[in-house]
Amino acid sequence: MLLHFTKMHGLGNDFMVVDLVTQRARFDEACIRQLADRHFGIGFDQLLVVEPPRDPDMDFRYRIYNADGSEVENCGNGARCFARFVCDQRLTHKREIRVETQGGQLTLVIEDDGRVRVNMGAPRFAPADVPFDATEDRPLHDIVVDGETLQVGVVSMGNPHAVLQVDDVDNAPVETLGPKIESHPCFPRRVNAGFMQVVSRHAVRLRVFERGAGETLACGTGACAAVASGIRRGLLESPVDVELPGGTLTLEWAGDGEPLFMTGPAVRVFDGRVPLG
Ligand SMILES: N[C@@H](CCC[C@H](N)C(=O)O)C(=O)O
Repeated sequence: MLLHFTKMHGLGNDFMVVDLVTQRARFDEACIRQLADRHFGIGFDQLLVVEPPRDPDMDFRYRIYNADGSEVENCGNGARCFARFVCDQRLTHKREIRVETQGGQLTLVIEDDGRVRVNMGAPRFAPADVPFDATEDRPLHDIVVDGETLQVGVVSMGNPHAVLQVDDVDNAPVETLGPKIESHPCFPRRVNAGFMQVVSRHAVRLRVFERGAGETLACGTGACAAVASGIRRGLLESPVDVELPGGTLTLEWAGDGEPLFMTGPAVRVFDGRVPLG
């Protein structure tokens, strides 16, 4: 069987997007890993699968799989590409789209300039919500990596994030420390590890070592987590521009309990067909 797919990206965080509203397919972990392979497959950071909603108040359900085959709760850059995709494919005529994900419901609006603004929901900091192994909810927690104590902000954007402040993101040890934070025993479901350099009260630079995908050119939920953690710690003020290796996202957050809004681009690269067993 030949499966139609679309290759997309949000600031270089790249996706294989599949419409399972009009097609049928099943993906197991081995199949996803093979498709994600940049030498022997299509190559992507995440697979996004668009399905009919289960909840009648929603327009779609969209599922997200990391390149390692694990299914995850949320993906910020993916959400914007999902919105662009369902419009381009004429799966909806709405400009405001409501979608269910494993991490909760999202509302997405396609703006006149083609960018997508996403209501990402309220960031959560309670350790049990991340999940993170601690009893108290604090702006910073200590974790020990290779005998060194690091201070991280822990945040759930539906998916788990640890945010570490660094002086110079270009020279941050993302490749070496990233995987150790990702699989640190204090994070029972692993974690996305963000390295944030504060540039001003309205600007940060960020690199993210993503759970299940490694360092990517951009991580939307990572940007949300960094800004939420930075505002909570009194380092930042909304709106905040987040400069990632692949480009810049704009984040707005009014504070505790309020939803966080992310605005950025979503780009279609090409359409293709791939045999699926
Ligand atoms: N690239 C994403 C996040 C994708 C999921 C993440 N790797 C996880 O495992 O939680 C984004 O743009 O948010």
